Amino acid sequence: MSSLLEDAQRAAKRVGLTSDSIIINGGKPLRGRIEVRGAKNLATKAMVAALLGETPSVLKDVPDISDVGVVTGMLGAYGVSVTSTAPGELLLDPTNVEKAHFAEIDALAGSSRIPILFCGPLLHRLGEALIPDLGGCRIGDRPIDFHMDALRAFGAVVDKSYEGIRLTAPNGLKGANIELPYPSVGATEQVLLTAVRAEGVTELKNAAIEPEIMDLIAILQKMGAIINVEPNRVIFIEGVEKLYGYNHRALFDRNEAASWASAALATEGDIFVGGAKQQELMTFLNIFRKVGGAFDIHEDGIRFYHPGGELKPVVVETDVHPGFMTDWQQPLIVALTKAHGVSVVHETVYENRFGFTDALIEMGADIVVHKDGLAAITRRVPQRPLEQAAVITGPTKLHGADIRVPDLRGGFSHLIAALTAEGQSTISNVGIISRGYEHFVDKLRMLGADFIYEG
Ligand SMILES: CC(=O)N[C@H]1[C@@H](OP(=O)(O)OP(=O)(O)OC[C@H]2O[C@@H](n3ccc(=O)[nH]c3=O)[C@H](O)[C@@H]2O)O[C@H](CO)[C@@H](O)[C@@H]1O
Ligand SMILES: C=C(OP(=O)(O)O)C(=O)O
Repeated sequence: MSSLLEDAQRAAKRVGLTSDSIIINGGKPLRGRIEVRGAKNLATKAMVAALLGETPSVLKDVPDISDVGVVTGMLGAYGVSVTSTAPGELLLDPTNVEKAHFAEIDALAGSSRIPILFCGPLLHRLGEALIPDLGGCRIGDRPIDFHMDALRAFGAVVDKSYEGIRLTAPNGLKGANIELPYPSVGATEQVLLTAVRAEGVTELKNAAIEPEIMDLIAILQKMGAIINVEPNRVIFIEGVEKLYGYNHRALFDRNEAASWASAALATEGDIFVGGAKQQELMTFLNIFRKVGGAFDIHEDGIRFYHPGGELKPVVVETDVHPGFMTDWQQPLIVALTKAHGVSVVHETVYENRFGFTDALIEMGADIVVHKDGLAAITRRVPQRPLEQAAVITGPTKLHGADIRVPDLRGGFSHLIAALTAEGQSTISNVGIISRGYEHFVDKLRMLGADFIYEG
């Protein structure tokens, strides 16, 4: 059995999905209201931050997704008790942190990327960090060299004889001057979670400044940390001796919100995404409008809809914040197959993030992927060694097919493609989608999708 399939099945079981396939009858617009809760890319890191406190933390709006399950398992292995105190609310008690057993850690291998962020907090708490092999979407090499270089700069020592990742800090962790080669989200979080309790001041240059990172900084400040975000991606962190528990409501999941927005547009539907906010979605909203989508901003969410008329092609480049997020392009590309003309999506963050387009092509889309990007086109983002470009010519009619989910966002785009297609599609490996989309099967039902899922 492939490890990707194992991942998907494990992920599905964690959030109560029992079948790995969904059969969709396309052609029905999605209409109705759904809610998004806390962001996968924040809630999981906030849970790790709880490990740094002397007292328990309370996290609200935690989504019921399998990545949260992985982090709960990882915290549990280290003696942090995680209890659900109300729907979507977790009490994280780190008062009895203890060394984990190899078997407990190894059981989580390949499930998520979040365990790498346990390094700093564990080194502070226990002087040793055992981390399983990482999982997460396979959308490129996804090395962890920035993380390891940063941890070494703080004084951590990497034990290469261990099967997963083992680090120690024989002389404690000291503030460091670090410049990231690229504003990596994970490496920025690694530095923050390590520097807050390191001795002395850390200067981090070329940091990522995604909204989820700002929310993590807000959490750390609530815990007692001193962090200054300066202009030009520079962050100063003054280490403190002790941190305490926080009480925090997680930032909404802007990636999930953007995905449902694209689903509304592609299916010619009308979806009110409760909990979505304008501020963190501004870049997405501009592109959504340029393609021909309409939205109304409300206090409690955003209504996304197809206002009628033709969709228009766009040129989009994925980039670090405040650019167009790489996790937004896959669902949008389904809508672009309906646009009249040629759209270009440059993927500049990951080197292999168009695998999902194979299924769309099988369903009738006209998409050509250029492995080295397109140098000639007028662009905002400088050419990057990693980039690829997808050229989408529309409008095309999609037809049903038997397809297999390759990764989280690609999987969601397959759901949308099947919903817009003529005829029936069977999508397998849907468990992966539960890594980041809370109760997506229930939400599809609420929006009137026509499908069979035996869960
Ligand atoms: C759990 C989580 O929050 N995941 C998000 C996070 O992933 P993640 O934190 O893994 O993404 P990064 O920002 O670190 O990665 C960006 C680029 O930097 C490269 N890189 C990164 C680290 C490193 O040590 N060496 C290296 O070369 C990566 O291979 C990639 O090409 O940010 C990405 C970019 O917004 C999002 O797509 C993911 O949804
Ligand atoms: C790439 C993603 O997630 P992860 O980093 O968890 O694999 C994503 O959310 O699209």
